[in-house]
Amino acid sequence: MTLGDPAGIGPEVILKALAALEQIGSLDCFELVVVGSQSVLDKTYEQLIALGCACFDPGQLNILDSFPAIHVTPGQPNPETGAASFAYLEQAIQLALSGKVSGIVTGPISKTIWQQAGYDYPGQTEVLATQSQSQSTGMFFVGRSPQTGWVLRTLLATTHIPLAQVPQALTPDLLTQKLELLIQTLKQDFGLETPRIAIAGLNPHSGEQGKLGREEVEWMQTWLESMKVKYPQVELMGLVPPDTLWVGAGLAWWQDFPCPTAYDAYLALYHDQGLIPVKMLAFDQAVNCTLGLPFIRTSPDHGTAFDIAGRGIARSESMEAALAWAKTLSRKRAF
Ligand SMILES: NC(=O)c1ccc[n+]([C@@H]2O[C@H](COP(=O)([O-])OP(=O)(O)OC[C@H]3O[C@@H](n4cnc5c(N)ncnc54)[C@H](O)[C@@H]3O)[C@@H](O)[C@H]2O)c1
Ligand SMILES: N[C@H](C(=O)O)[C@H](O)COP(=O)(O)O
Repeated sequence: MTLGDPAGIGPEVILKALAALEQIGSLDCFELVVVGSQSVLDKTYEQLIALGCACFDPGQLNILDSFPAIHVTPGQPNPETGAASFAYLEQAIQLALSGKVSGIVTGPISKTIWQQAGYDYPGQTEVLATQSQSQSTGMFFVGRSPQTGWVLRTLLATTHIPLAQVPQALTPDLLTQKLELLIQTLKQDFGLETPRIAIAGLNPHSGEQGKLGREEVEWMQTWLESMKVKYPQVELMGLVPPDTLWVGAGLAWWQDFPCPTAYDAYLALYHDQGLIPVKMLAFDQAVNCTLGLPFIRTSPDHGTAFDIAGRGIARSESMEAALAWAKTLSRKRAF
């Protein structure tokens, strides 16, 4: 586990999540190393205890103290906290690449603070992909509904790029690569051999026959037909108008499962097309997984939440889910 930005809620949600998992008896099966700063964890623990929060004693943790001399004020990030969060991640990647750990659960970092610290990466996913020299990676979110048990699975075709660059970034090759990653993951990690996958259109109402945008008629529909031929065992639905694509997901999440209009997985074309529904439905349950790496990587779906750091009010459910999913994957996959 990496702490993320030490001025954010990463240290808090880690200690809370470990306490919650210990309470339900599911911590014994982990062999955990926390890559972070011992002083930050000790101080967070003291603060959380003073606030009456249930949290795990860092004295019982195996901590790799990779950025020891750091002074942190919760909620006040600076280039030093950015550099620390980058160092934690790099060290964890080295542990994973050398086979010493089977996976990494990352705490949240701030991309802005990384830039201020001189690290020109748009996110952790991109560092993981670059440093592991992975050719084909994907940003995938999975969360189980506490109401119905239905599982929401979403892959983003493009991730941390400006909205204006999305139409140029989307190509038949890129969509094929992402769809193939998704099909492989559904089979490998979820046992879904004949999944139903919905693919979003790009434009309002998927372009309305070219009146509201031309990507769908110019190449996306043809691409989709070729994928249907290539993957006859997969039910591919699209290009679904993005505004109604998630209606079935909402029904399945809240009340109606099995729901005929919900899919096993969703391929969203850009960051907020996929993550607005994911975070509206499943902010406390969703786990961000990086697909296509030579090791497991999961993360909570929330960010650094500097606005509430140090107050003891951060919820740890998404971090709990990230740890639990990493554990499940490490059992399923043979590394
Ligand atoms: N995996 C990651 O490292 C990751 C993920 C998302 C965002 N970020 C980064 O985090 C920074 C802040 O992003 P943001 O403000 O858009 O999103 P955010 O998730 O940090 O916060 C959004 C809102 O949700 C609240 N919130 C977030 N997590 C919470 C929790 N566990 N419990 C209770 N409330 C919580 C926050 O207080 C805030 O009001 C940005 O720099 C962004 O890039 C990092
Ligand atoms: N796009 C993700 C989200 O909004 O939750 C997050 O920023 C990803 O961050 P990583 O690079 O840590 O995967």
